[in-house]
Amino acid sequence: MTHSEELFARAQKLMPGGVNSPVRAFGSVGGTPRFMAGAKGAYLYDADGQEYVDLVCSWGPALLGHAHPAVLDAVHAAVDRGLSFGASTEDEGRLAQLVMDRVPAVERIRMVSTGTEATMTAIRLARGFTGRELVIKFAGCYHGHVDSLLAAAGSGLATLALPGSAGVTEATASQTLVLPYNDLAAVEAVFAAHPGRIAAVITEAAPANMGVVTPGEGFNAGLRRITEANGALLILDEVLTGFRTGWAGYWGLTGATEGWAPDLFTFGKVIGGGLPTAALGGRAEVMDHLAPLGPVYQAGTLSGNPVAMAAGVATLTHATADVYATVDARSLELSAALSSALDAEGVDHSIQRAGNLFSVAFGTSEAGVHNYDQAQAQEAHRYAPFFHSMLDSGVYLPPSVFEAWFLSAAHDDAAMERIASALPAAAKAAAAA
Ligand SMILES: Cc1ncc(COP(=O)(O)O)c(C=O)c1O
Ligand SMILES: N[C@H](C=O)CCC(=O)O
Repeated sequence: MTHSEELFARAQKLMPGGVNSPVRAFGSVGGTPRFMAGAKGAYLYDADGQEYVDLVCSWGPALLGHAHPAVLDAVHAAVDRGLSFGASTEDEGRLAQLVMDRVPAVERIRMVSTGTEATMTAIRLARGFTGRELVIKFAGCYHGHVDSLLAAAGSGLATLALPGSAGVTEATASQTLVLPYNDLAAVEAVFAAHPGRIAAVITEAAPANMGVVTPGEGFNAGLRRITEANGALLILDEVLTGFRTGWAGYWGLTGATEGWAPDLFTFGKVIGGGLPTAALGGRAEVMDHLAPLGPVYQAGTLSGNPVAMAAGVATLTHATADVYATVDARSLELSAALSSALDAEGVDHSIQRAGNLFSVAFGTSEAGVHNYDQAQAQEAHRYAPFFHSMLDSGVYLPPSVFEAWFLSAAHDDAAMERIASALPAAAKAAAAA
């Protein structure tokens, strides 16, 4: 038995499924999840001492690479000052300012601890601000485990083929209108059918939880136009894309140049540099409806935690234009290598891309993947053998075809060569499936 196998056997007696977040359980790829003992730069080290090039990067936060020295120094210094004060600190303002410098449409920000809290609060705030009840979300988009946003959600629900979650009341579910992604006509039709009742549209800035799906030309801008015309708010969920797909997130690649901004953004992952911090921010007029100024209540014992703030400040400070240029270049290099390895084995596929995020979808070259139906219709069975072949060669991929691949600025030539040399055997395994 490997140490990971022993730990997993023990964990299954202690925690549901042996994990604290479902996608970690290797449910759709099978086999034993690797229990990790450490991480440095582009590499993960498991409990058996095996080294892996990491293409999960903690599901996004590790933009600079694991255990970046500047982030560790900032965290160590913060720890020495105390772990949590339950009171305001100067670093909260520093992190807020760093976000606003990058995303000027964020006029006010509220720090929370998880992306789920950020989207949950954004929805409550949108309802409180507009006095309306209904919310539109898109099939295949994942916004954390908020009751009202679990219908047709991506990520672990896509992996486990769950249409939604037990425990969500009919009343809650009925207030969410789920529409196909990339379909502005459907959005127009639903607004026409429910005049004056829709509080907000929430969308991933670029979906990356049904695999990656590129927002069609003008899709996000169209959502802005339709919501504005109907007195509803637009919530752009940048928990995954924020400060990863570029200096100002995915909005920076699209809205900033097209001249529109949402009412609210949600952030997570990179903003906390690997510690539990997330945020929502946006127009002051809307944000000031939050308590203590306004009637929409939100709070958190550990919100703005000083150690997490220090990690976030150090991460955003070191996430320079060079970092984004490196991650962008590595992403193009890797997706090209992946595509040619699959082509060499005759494996039909499409590379799904949004900025430097990408994923592979099997058997989809003809139409590509533009919505959740297409994502679910792919030849998903090819992913498990592909994944395990890569793992055996020392490359740690997301354990689900419905998740994005993440790179970091620490993925150097040696790491890229390890991945490139693992791809041919993995492509062969995918072809044989
Ligand atoms: C787009 C998006 N929104 C929200 C969340 C929820 O964030 P968290 O897992 O920190 O609750 C995630 C990921 O988990 C995400 O990818
Ligand atoms: N897809 C999720 C985040 O983006 C994966 C993280 C998790 O739920 O554990």
